[in-house]
Amino acid sequence: MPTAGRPLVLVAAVALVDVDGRVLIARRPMGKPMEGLWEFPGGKVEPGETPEDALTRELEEELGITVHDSCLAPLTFASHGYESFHLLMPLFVCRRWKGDVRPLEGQELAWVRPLRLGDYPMPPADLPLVPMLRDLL
Ligand SMILES: Nc1nc2c([nH]c(=O)n2[C@@H]2O[C@H](COP(=O)(O)OP(=O)(O)OP(=O)(O)O)[C@@H](O)[C@H]2O)c(=O)[nH]1
Repeated sequence: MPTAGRPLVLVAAVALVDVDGRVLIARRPMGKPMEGLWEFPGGKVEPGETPEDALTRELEEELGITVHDSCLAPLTFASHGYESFHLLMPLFVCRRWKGDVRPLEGQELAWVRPLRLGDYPMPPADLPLVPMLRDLL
């Protein structure tokens, strides 16, 4: 699908990995596009922000944790054409943060072994990331 006419949207996302090697995913709330699908924490990069700034902000807002840039390592990315926009989503990995992960926006959370990520329905952009995470984590 050509990008013509559709904005390129930059979203920063992260694979938070706990001491047991499990990855955090969050369920999109009902009533939003792609409701009920599981995705990596993160969100849109706002003007003037770096992807790392955006992630730090989103992780505070959504999960109540503090992450430092030095603990965000680039892992891979997704590039996917949705109907109304083209998504470019760098995926970072993070194994160290401050605070306890809490679902501050009422979202359902799951800590999942990379081998089991395929059991959780995800947005189409995320599907190529699943085998990559299995190999890279
Ligand atoms: N955070 C996150 N977003 C993803 C993933 N995969 C994926 O397609 N997206 C899409 O990237 C966009 C994320 O931006 P967002 O979180 O700020 O947007 P939203 O639709 O939840 O809220 P908003 O538009 O009301 O702010 C959404 O369109 C979301 O569906 C993923 O793994 N993590």
